[in-house]
Amino acid sequence: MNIVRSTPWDELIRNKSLAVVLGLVSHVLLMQGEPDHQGHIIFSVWMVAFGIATVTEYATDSRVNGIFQALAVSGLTATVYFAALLTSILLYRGLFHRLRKFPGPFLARFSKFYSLSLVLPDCQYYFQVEKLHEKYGDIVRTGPRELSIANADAISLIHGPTSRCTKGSWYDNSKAIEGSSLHTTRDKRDHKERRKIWERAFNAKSLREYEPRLNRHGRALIERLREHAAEPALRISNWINFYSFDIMGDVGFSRSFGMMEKGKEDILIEQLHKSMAPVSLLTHVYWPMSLLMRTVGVEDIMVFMRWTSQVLRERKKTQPKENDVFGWLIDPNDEDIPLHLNADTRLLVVAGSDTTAATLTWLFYELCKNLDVQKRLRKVVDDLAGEKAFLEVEDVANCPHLEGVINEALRLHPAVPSGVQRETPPEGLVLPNHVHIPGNTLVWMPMHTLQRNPAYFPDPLKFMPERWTDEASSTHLLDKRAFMPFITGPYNCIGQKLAMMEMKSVTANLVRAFEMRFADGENGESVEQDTKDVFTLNVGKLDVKLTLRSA
Ligand code: HEM
Repeated sequence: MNIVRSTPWDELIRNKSLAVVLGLVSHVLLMQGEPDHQGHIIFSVWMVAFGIATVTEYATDSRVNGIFQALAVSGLTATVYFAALLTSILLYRGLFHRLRKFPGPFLARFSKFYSLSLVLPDCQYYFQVEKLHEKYGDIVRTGPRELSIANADAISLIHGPTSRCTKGSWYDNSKAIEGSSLHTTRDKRDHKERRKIWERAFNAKSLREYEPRLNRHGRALIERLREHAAEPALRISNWINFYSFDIMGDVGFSRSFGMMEKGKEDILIEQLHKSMAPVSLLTHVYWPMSLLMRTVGVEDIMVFMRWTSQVLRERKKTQPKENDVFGWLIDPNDEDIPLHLNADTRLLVVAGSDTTAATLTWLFYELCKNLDVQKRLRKVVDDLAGEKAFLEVEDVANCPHLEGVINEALRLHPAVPSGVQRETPPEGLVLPNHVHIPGNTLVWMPMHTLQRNPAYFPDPLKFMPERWTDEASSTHLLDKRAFMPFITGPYNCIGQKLAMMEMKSVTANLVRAFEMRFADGENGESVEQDTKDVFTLNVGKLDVKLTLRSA
């Protein structure tokens, strides 16, 4: 076959100056808007352009003999293009960026891959951030356009009710697949309207209606623990997990996962946890992940979505005897289940279960480590219980010492340890110490660091429930603002009261029924070392020995 060859096209493809200009123009274009989650589109455009250049070169350049030579020519031009693009990005981020005056690790200013290097291999980024704050101070540049701010004075500006900050692009991670949940929607108006509906499911009246379910599951847990109490090592972290998921299924859509009964993790929850694994990485580098989420990461989410659609469809057809959360969220007039309700179901199960389970596991770890604290708590609970063998949710509603124990677990081991992402408004923010945070900066307030700061909580590593009661608040609780395990402001945790009800009920009944210590061979090391931050905490295993109390 005779191919027509023309010079202007191949000259264009071989033109290195043009490649440099295109590299610089691409950088300017990438800086517009938010390319964070467009990795798959950008990658496709590059591949198509490269393909067209190679075929054109092959078809129009009489100097090339065969496709490999054409590939070499377009490959060289692509290398020049990417070198120009990369040089431009690195120079801009390193020398001219609006965040250049903020201190931080040298490499962090160039790429979020630096943070990824801190995440791997143990997924305990929050400890690394703490070290960065020790070295660089309250404000650290942790990425090209990202700051970590560990200063209680900044909380109301970033998270408060009148804050002009919005949720950052992190929240769009799985939007393409499952839409936005109440938690991940970034549109303030959409959030406000949806939150109004959710609030009905979590107001005082609704919470009272959930109490019988909580009591039933609390009794079931203590019963199962009694059955296993003779074992030399009982994996309490598993049982707490079973309990919190069963409750969320039941309170959420009247369908317990039955994990306490089976004594093992439901296959769906296993799948759900697997689908969250990429999240710890997504927190840092989104654009390659947008490719992964559309390929390998998507199947686990899809499995869970198929399940949620089915559960919600079935839930819609029934009228449970007791009210549940989705009774408020499902619109009986809707023909189908809207996409965002799938996301809301996943939100409810994850946000409501993993967080509570993680906090309780840490709390029991602390009670084993600090036997004197356990003893004192038992005395308080015994006094409260009188003759009762089991304390119902309302029996423990007002017990400052018990609350102090839970607050200490939430303070030392926040379930969302790295904090949450916000983006500053275009005009930026001026902190009370007059530091200006430029506009469109991604900011994180690291809870783990804030809540262990001796300026706010003297003797910060000491597990001290009295910090939260009259006994020691004046000396050991110097700035309560820095305690924000549930975040504050319009996006705060809607389930915090329910979480406190669950945690108080389980903790009080556990110390009432048993004495607990680390099992032989256990020293809490696994909890400390194997806990992984995948947005919420995936806590390592904890084995305890329970001794049934005779009372
Ligand atoms: C110890 C237990 C818990 C902790 C530490 C916790 C923590 C948090 C935090 C820090 C946020 C803010 C997330 C963000 O802005 O990105 C949040 C939001 C949320 N939490 Fe919780 N949570 C807990 C339990 C629960 C429970 C039991 C439920 C449900 C029953 C729940 C439902 C939610 C929901 C729906 C949101 C999104 C609220 C919104 O964006 O308006 N959480 N939680």
